[in-house]
Amino acid sequence: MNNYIAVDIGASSGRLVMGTLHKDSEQIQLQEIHRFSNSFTEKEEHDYWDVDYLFMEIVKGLQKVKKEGVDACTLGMDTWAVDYVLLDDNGKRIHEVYAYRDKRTKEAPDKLHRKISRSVVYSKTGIQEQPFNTLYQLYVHDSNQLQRADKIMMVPDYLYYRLTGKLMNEMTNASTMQLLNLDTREFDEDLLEILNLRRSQFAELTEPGVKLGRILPELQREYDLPDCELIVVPTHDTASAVVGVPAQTHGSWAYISSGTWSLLGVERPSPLNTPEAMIANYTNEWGAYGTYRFLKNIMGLWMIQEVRRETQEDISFAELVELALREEPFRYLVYCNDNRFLNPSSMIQEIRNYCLETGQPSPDTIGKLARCIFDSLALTYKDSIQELQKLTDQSIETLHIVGGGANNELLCQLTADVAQVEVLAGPTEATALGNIIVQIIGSGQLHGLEEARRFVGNSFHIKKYKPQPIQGMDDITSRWEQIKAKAKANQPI
Ligand SMILES: Nc1ncnc2c1ncn2[C@@H]1O[C@H](COP(=O)(O)OP(=O)(O)OP(=O)(O)O)[C@@H](O)[C@H]1O
Ligand SMILES: C[C@H](O)[C@H](O)[C@@H](O)C(=O)CO
Ligand SMILES: [Mg+2]
Repeated sequence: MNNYIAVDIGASSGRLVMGTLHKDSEQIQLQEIHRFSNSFTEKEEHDYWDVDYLFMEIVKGLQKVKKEGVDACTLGMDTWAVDYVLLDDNGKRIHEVYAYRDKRTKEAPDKLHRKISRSVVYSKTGIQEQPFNTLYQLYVHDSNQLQRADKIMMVPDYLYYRLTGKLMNEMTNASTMQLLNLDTREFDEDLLEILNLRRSQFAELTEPGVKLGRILPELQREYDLPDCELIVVPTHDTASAVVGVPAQTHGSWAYISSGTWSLLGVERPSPLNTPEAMIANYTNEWGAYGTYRFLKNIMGLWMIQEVRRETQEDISFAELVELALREEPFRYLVYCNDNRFLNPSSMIQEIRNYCLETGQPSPDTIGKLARCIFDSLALTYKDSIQELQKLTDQSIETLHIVGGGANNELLCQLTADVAQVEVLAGPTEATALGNIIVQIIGSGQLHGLEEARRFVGNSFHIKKYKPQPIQGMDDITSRWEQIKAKAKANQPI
């Protein structure tokens, strides 16, 4: 069989992609079968995902696969991280699925760390502190519901369960819970005790590549679906994206999985959970094939997504880049990883306030706001790459940018110029590709990551951005440092 189906659901969009392997030309071909939007909605002052809508979009996509004449395939599913579903002992959802940007966890880290220090948690888990990590979400979740929970599944685990009836916690996404112990590679007993949870409330930790089972016959009949064998893939979308990075060299490359978030990091054979890494807030999310994703969350294209949503104009991301290109470079700068940008009521107003508070003029047009975001992301990337090289004692010569952000030519060139690193942009659908690669390797058709990444490099246009000198870069850097310092001290320049 040569039909590999990836369901990849990000925070802003989902897609169902069919991959076919062509060993003669050493290529993997992708065909997008179904695309749908995704977003969280506010109900009674909380933010939730609509997992029933997402499940039906998966069904619609599989029906389209059948209509393409595919009666049998393998299937893997990945989504964003940290969010979870509580199941009762009948396998029914106890509560709607909270979206990680919900404000309920704002104070959770400080409250939890009165019971166990940040340094002890980081030494155990190596996971960056983000207020929305599952650890903090569970800490503030209604305790009665938690006690009723027979199983705690991550969102993609739940989607696998809905299709197969099989329970599992896939490892790469489970690591984003900030509950897994790096030494034991199991749930950390001290952290479960603090949450008053039992190990039995979680399923078996499962490696990517495992064959989980087939779609339930009743679902296949009810919806006229193809006969799919579900393969466990790296169900954290970033873990699949890293698999899909077309890296051809050893050691000197880093990646940005550029979508709603920008996940900037390297692939390591071992974790790096040093005190210095904790201070820099780098994370050690588990990767496929025993690797670790030593990376940092950067606010990412969420910022431009929100500006676009607020303008309510029918303007494409490509048009926003065109508007930004007309603006003066580096005129407006914001430190993207300031938590004020995590889920503001108005991103436009938040950016303008930040600029005014740091003695800058207010970016008063959409073009100026877009330019501010792209310039600021490039400078934040540069900061993170410098930190990364220092922490890992590894020089970064090539930066692979994958995901939707690979289409943003302005941001790719800005990143190359500001960070003075060669940027290789693409593939856009690296996540779905990585998902499919793990299915192909699991089927024995490819031998491992190195061979698969060579096939990726043969299959997709990878655009090269060589670093160009920026006039006045010293002044820009000096202003950037001043602005960050003033924002931190919350005093206008
Ligand atoms: N043609 C384009 N020009 C400029 N930017 C683009 C273009 N196409 C996509 N993008 C950028 O890519 C982003 C979406 O990236 P992507 O599709 O990887 O995200 P996702 O998979 O939906 O979400 P997640 O990051 O949660 O996985 C958009 O927000 C936009 O900023
Ligand atoms: C909430 C997580 O940090 C987020 O899902 C991140 O891992 C990501 O954007 C994956 O697409
Ligand atoms: Mg994505």
